Amino acid sequence: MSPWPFTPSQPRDYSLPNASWSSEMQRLYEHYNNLCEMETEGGEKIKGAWRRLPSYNRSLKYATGGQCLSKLLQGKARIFTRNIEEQGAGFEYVVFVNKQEKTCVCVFQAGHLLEGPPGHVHGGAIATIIDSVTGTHATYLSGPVMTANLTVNYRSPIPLGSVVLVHSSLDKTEGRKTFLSCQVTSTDGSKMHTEATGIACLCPLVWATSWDSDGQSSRCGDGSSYCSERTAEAKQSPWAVGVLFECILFLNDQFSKTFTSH
Ligand SMILES: CCCCCCCC(=O)SCCNC(=O)CCNC(=O)[C@H](O)C(C)(C)COP(=O)(O)OP(=O)(O)OC[C@H]1O[C@@H](n2cnc3c(N)ncnc32)[C@H](O)[C@@H]1OP(=O)(O)O
Repeated sequence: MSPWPFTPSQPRDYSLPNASWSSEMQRLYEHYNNLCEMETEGGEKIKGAWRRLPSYNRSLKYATGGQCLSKLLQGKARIFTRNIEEQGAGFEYVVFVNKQEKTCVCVFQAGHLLEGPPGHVHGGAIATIIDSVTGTHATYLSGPVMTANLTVNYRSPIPLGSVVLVHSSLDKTEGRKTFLSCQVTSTDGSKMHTEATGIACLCPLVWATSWDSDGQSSRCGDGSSYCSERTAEAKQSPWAVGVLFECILFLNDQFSKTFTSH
């Protein structure tokens, strides 16, 4: 048995194209993917403003060891939006973030298992993709967060199998809270399907550690936090950010129990 609780094999990245993607989904993927890399006049490839975020069906996929880890990670758990193995049947999506503009866009193709009203997407599935996109966006901007509030207005139904764009933008940050707005539109932007606002709250333990020993806040005040700077390197790796997130939730729980039982 490996002394390290994680197998070295790479998990599947669900944000990459597969055979179920429609030509519109593929076209939009290529459009945003091309914005991730620019070519200078000298022909040199440089990073563009956009970045594709990889996506897995677990933050930690192959954890097997340690009583604490096993309890914490629950081997059969899967990320809700990535738990249907059949390609194209559930949530097919890819998320791109623009670091400079602090915006995020998700290209989303809704599969037949997401039906609500006949031939159209279930409202809960729409809220789910919005929560995932705003949650991912807030995590990218501020560090590990939980959704504290999500307010959704459904404007027009989304046909099953269609491709839509989920746009998330940062409204403001205030203390531990990241305020986001989200719109789900047709791919040409002519039709508004859903509008939402959300508040993501930085996990308490992260917040507690974002104060210097002299009691001064180390936050930048520009939407990026001390935490996100500290974890910037970890964010490069979904494995590392997964470990970090899971550990923070666990420690947070212990922290709360300790301080509420005395
Ligand atoms: C890779 C895929 C990413 C997917 C991302 C998916 C994201 C999710 O779905 S998370 C799951 C759903 N969310 C949850 O289960 C969260 C449950 N709630 C909680 O755990 C807690 O209420 C939590 C962490 C949000 C805040 O609790 P706590 O840390 O005790 O902070 P608390 O002091 O109550 O509130 C902190 C601030 O948020 C505000 N706040 C808390 N809840 C709300 C709310 N519902 N609406 C508005 N503001 C709120 C408080 O007023 C407070 O503001 P201020 O700092 O200005 O006084």
